[in-house]
Amino acid sequence: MGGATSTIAIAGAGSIGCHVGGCLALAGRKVVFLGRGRVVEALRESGLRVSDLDGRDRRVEAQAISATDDPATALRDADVILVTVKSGATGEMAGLIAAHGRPEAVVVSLQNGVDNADRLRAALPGRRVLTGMVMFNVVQSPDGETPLRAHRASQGEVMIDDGVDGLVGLLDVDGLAVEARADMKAVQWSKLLMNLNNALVALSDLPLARQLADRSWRAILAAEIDEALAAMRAAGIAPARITGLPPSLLPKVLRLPDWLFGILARRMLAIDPQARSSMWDDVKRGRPTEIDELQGAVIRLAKQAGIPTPLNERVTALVRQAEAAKRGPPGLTPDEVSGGPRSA
Ligand SMILES: NC(=O)C1=CN([C@@H]2O[C@H](COP(=O)(O)OP(=O)(O)OC[C@H]3O[C@@H](n4cnc5c(N)ncnc54)[C@H](OP(=O)(O)O)[C@@H]3O)[C@@H](O)[C@H]2O)C=CC1
Ligand SMILES: CC(C)(CO)C(=O)C(=O)O
Repeated sequence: MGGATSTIAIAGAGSIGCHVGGCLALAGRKVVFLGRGRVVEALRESGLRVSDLDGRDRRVEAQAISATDDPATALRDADVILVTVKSGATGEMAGLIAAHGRPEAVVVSLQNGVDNADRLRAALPGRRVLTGMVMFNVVQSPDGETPLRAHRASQGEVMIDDGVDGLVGLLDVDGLAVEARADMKAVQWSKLLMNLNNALVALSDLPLARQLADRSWRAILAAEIDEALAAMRAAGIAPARITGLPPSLLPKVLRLPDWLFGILARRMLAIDPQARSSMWDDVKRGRPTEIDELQGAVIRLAKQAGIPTPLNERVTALVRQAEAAKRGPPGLTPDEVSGGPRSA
């Protein structure tokens, strides 16, 4: 790694890309944002506001931003390429990196799900592709608000595969905590457990803090996680400990009464009232979601061992309906989602 002078390309300037890239630019790193129309125009015209739950509220001026929708311009000089597109765009981004990126550039997937980094590796043979994971939620300002704001709305760090000298030093800057780990596969599976809630937020249309404070919603998440843990056990996958709790205890803790959960999960509940989930963003905008990467990964894994996943399948079907309807988050109740007593 060429140290602080390395060029970092943000391959997919959306919520995560703008927040991560913004923190890096504010720390003096050389950052190029590769995005599309609305975001690129906003960055070029009014710059970027980067804020967080800890009270930082900073601005990258438009003149200091390099933003483009041209992949060749964005990728040709990059030493590090942070892939921050949704899973459905991974294949396309891999093709752009293959065509325009330098063979020696380090590619890091900062995407949810368990397959994106492997997909990039398969499409970029011979290149260094690392698995990364973003533990926090980012809320992007509504269209038209200027400057575009990328707000970190919960606590958490970025985790990446270890093994590339100087990479953590390059990426770990004020407002963006980065940790190298040797167990990223296990981290991915553990994050997947948390991400099973993304769909519940999208279906309920509730902010994450309100939804997690409600035991009926937590009970559904706990039951989804039970199915996932059974599938992982059968496949010999041990999810990493990435929160204060061992993953095996998550269902038990989620089912506790609200008052006790509130005490035990104080860190988990330290969330901005605006925080929702990246899947809520997609349903809100009428875009395809990552349901196939999240609940879908659990269902596929469970199938190999003949383990039933009725709840994950039901949630998947409801998200598919919401995707097809394109009317935004449907605002379902816990019973409507779980198929419980009052859902008929
Ligand atoms: N949002 C969050 O809080 C969190 C997200 N994650 C994960 O991070 C990843 C990124 O999520 P998020 O930031 O929310 O996604 P966004 O949809 O906000 O951002 C992705 C951006 O990439 C752009 N894009 C897609 N393809 C291209 C292309 N070929 N060239 C240029 N730009 C492109 C999209 O443009 P367009 O919209 O026009 O398609 C979009 O603006 C996902 O895997 C998500 O699950 C993880 C933790 C939290
Ligand atoms: C909210 C969070 C951080 C965890 O579910 C997330 O990963 C997302 O929004 O995709």
